This record gives sequence, C-alpha cells and structure tokens, in this order.
Amino acid sequence: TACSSKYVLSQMHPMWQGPLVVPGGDRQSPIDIVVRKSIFDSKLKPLVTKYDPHTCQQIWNNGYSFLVEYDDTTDKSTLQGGPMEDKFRLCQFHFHWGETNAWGSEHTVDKKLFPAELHLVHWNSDKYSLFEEAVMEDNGLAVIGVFLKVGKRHEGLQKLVDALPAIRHKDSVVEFNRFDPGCLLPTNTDDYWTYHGSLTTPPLTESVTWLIMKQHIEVSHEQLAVFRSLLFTSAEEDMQKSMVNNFRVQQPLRGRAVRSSFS
Ligand SMILES: O=C1NC(=O)[C@@H](c2ccccc2)S1
Ligand SMILES: [Zn+2]
Repeated sequence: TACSSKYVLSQMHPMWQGPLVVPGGDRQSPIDIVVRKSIFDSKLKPLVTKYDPHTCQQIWNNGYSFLVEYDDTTDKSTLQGGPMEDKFRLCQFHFHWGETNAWGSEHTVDKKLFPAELHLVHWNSDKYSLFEEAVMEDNGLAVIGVFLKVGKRHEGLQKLVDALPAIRHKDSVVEFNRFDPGCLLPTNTDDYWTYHGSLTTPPLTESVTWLIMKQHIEVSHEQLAVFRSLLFTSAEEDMQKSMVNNFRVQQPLRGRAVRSSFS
C-alpha cells in the first residue's frame, strides 16, 4: 500500500556509515519512475546482450549482497544498443531485496515496490580498460535493472539459490561456473526506461546509464526466502544479522528526464 511504501522508502539505511548525500549529487539513484512523465524516444534501440556462460567465475557474499562475478578481461560477455554508443562488458550481477515480499526493490514504478531487483553491472570497454576506471566516468557504466515478483519458481535461478548456503557469511566465496545471466532477463528486453544516475552503494559515483526493464521476472517465495537466509555478518562476528533490506532510499529526480523505449 502507499503508506507502507512511504514508510519503507523513508527508512534510513542501518548498514551504511558512509555519506547518504553525495556533494553536488544531482543524478543519484535509485528513483521512482513516474510512467506518465517518462518520454518516449523512438531513437532508443533494442538492447543487445551477448553473454558467454563460461566467463562466469565465482559467487560471493560481500556483506551487502551476493555477487556473481564474470571474467571481464575480454569482450566475451557484452551489452550494446539501447541509448549507448559504446560496447559495455558484464562484470557482475547481484540483487537487492526486502525482509518481506512487500518491498525490496531499489527502483519503483509509479511508487509500486517489488520484492527484489536484479542488477547486471557493465562497464564501457570501448573507452576504459578497467571497471575501477569506468566507475568514475559519467559514461562509464550501464546497469540493467530487472524487477522480481513472487510467483512460479525460476528454474534458471535455482542453480544460484543452491549455491547460497555455501556463502552464508560475509566474505565467503565459492567457485561458480557456467551460468548464463541471460536466463534471468525477461522475455521482452525491448521495452525499458532509461535515465542517467549513480551507483546505489558507495562510492555512489554518477557514472550509470540505467536500463530498467518494463517486464519483470517471476521467482518463487521459497527462492526469495533463501536470499534472506544470507547474513550481512562474517563467521567471526557473534551478532548474526540476516541480509535483508539491502536497498538504498530513493533519491530526488533533480529535473532529470526518464525516457522510454516504448510508447
Ligand atoms: O547497481 C548498483 N548496485 C549496487 O550495489 C552498486 C554497485 C556498486 C559497486 C559495484 C557494483 C554495483 S550500483
Ligand atoms: Zn545493485
């Protein structure tokens, strides 16, 4: 309901010590996408993703989410098209989720909250040679955001879910290979919203072209429950905190246009 979403969105983030406001930050993320204010842009091309499952390397708990990391030393797993002029290399994907199915996504659509959101993080390999470099540049990153809804079990996700108990604690890593991130994309990737924003965790740099899919994917309640069995804390810490609500509060639009690839 609107009130719960207002309550949730105003929630400060317990996890962070870092700056919640970036000096001069006028293109911060995440945001609410106000559909009726988005602008159809017929020049926006379909997204072209070419993901090689063999470039998948490991899955690990970084104390804020779990990341599936890819070998980004060559152009084997790439994203192009959309609003971008350049080719972008997949470096990792991860999720954000809530403690209940009532909230969890970082972006919202007309204030609608989803239980979780997938982020596929790519960096501009035409212009930069490392992710760490690209993350500081305003055309450095392209992140595909996909909303998750609770429904039928996602068969492709299950391989990932089965690996999570092995990385329950912060800084745990397991080898993970042969995973095709394309299986997590919705069937329709031609319809998306795009806007210029930022990382949603420190360093919060304003280097991201966001590509938010209009179509969501479905995962089962049980699969999401396994996400929530992860811990923010390392094995040594005596206070175990379950990894939930790992999303940032929404940020002001500051006059930015959100464009849509569909009318
Ligand atoms: O899409 C995003 N989600 C996050 O957690 C942020 C991030 C920060 C650093 C590296 C990769 C991603 S930006
Ligand atoms: Zn993210």
